[in-house]
Amino acid sequence: MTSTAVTRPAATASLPSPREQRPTAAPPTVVGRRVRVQYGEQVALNSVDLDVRPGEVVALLGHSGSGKSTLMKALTGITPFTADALDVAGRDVLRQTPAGLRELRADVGHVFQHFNLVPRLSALTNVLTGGLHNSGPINIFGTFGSAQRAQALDLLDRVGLAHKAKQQCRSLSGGEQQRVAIARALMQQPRLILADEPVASLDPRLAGNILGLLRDIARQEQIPVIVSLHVVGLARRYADRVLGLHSGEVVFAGPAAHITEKEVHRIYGTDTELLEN
Ligand SMILES: Nc1ncnc2c1ncn2[C@@H]1O[C@H](COP(=O)(O)OP(=O)(O)OP(=O)(O)O)[C@@H](O)[C@H]1O
Repeated sequence: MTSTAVTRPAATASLPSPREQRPTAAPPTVVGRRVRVQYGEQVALNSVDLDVRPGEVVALLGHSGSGKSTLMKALTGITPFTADALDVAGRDVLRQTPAGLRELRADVGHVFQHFNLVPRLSALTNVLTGGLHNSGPINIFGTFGSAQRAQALDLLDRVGLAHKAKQQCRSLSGGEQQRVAIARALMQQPRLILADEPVASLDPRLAGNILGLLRDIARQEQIPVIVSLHVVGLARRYADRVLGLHSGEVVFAGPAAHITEKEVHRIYGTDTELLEN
């Protein structure tokens, strides 16, 4: 079993063009074929195919327990799975050693519903911890280097929070904390961002705000985002494509704009009110 070395992209903070780019025909960052996860007797994910390209946002939709989080966990080998193929960020996840999986996880940024920040630490320090995957982040005095601090500050600026760099995260609003968490993910210089219900704790205006930011990052930095959502309207507005899961099976895969009541019904069974929320 070998792990394939990948070249990290340049630091995201210094990438030049803020111009919006559409998803490109670049090689996919994620290719999954017949991905399957079973917990005991329960099949949580069955025969899932997935392609995600740089620059695009793919929303996972599905009822609670449909397998959205399980799919994300399979992508980095956190959950045991079987598949005909699963390649993520240049690595064959099926054939990774534990060390290879650690390297893969260093290439994948995570954003969570409850932010997972350290509340008593400043926004800047929380962002700096995102760089701990990379080698030599802390000097002999136990502090971060000036280049790292500058990069973290750039990233806070990127998410509109440079002015709150020194503020403890516990005193930031929910939307601000999620922005810090996104900056922390970017500090990893990730090749993929997995956002598991990142707006479930936020009001609708902030939810749009955060999803707009993730979409901009996907476009401008060409870092694809896989995001699980519970609101169909948000997927339609902010995602390029949707994977609709029902009881672990893909029941819709296609452009977000193609989601109509019929697809909502296939994904959720009934509640068409979700379409416009
Ligand atoms: N570690 C585990 N052990 C056993 N069963 C599990 C485990 N993790 C998830 N499951 C089951 O697998 C199924 C899929 O769960 P998963 O968390 O992926 O759903 P989800 O779509 O993310 O749900 P939600 O929207 O509520 O977060 C569920 O039936 C869940 O109970």
